[in-house]
Amino acid sequence: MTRRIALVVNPTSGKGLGARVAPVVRARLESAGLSVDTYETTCAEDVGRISADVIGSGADAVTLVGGDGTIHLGAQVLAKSGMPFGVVPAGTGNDFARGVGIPLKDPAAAADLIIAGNTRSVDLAVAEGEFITTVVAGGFDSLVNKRANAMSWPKGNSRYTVATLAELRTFSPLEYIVTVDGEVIETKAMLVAVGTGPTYGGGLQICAGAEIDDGVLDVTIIEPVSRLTLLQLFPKLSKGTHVGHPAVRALRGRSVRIESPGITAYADGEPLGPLPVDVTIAPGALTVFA
Ligand SMILES: Nc1ncnc2c1ncn2[C@@H]1O[C@H](COP(=O)(O)OP(=O)(O)OP(=O)(O)O)[C@@H](O)[C@H]1O
Repeated sequence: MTRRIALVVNPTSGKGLGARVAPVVRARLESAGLSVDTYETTCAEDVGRISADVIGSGADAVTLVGGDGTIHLGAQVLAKSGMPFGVVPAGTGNDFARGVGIPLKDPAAAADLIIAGNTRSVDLAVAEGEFITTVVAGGFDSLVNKRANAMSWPKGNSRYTVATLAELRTFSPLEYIVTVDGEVIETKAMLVAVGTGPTYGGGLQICAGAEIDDGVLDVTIIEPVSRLTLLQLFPKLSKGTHVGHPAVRALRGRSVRIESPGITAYADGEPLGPLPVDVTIAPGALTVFA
């Protein structure tokens, strides 16, 4: 029987990349004999609403074309639905796709995973009543995000570099209480991150080594370092060469509470809410073509 795929496209992802790759994906799926219904979202709410409609419509699978924000929105209804979904990375970060191993810059190759039809179950984190598909973090990075979001110039990724340098001038380590499976750690730190997958921020391996299907959360505490060392650590995060640095503490657990006064937690690249935040794990909650 012909497989029916609902292609849910965020045309704004990756500054318009979503709109550009959708026809490529559609053509690839149709050339393999799949039947494709395309739905373009017009706002954030559309992603969940359309995904929910599709789950009830008798389609065989959903495919989301977008970045981590789009996956986050779709995951809220796809989780635990049993509906397999494909991802065609079209955002700026694409950290969920990176964790699953989906090709990031080749939409046709991403579509081929849906055509092949092999799926795997992946874990989600749960915090503030939401499913989180990558990393929850709060600390120095939150302050950089907040500063960058308030800046109108420069555009693009250099805004984060400018915001990082500006934040570094005044930043001092924060007081945290981090509780991992009941073990209480009181410490000063630069930031604390909890992830199901290894990366955030477009490939920074903040939870290096995290496996997306191992049923546990990976916790990273970056302990106080000099401003210069912090600046040196960030490029290392891209390569994962920070692992083993004495200031980088790694833990694992199934429930994690992060507390630090005045700090906002970010999840899947968006503000989640002020700390404290409790994070738990929903093992195997999503079924992904991979
Ligand atoms: N038409 C739309 N459909 C869906 N979401 C939209 C739309 N317009 C704006 N948005 C907003 O776009 C946000 C970001 O989308 P997405 O994450 O897919 O792209 P990105 O920000 O370019 O990539 P990344 O999150 O990987 O860095 C969503 O969280 C949503 O709030």
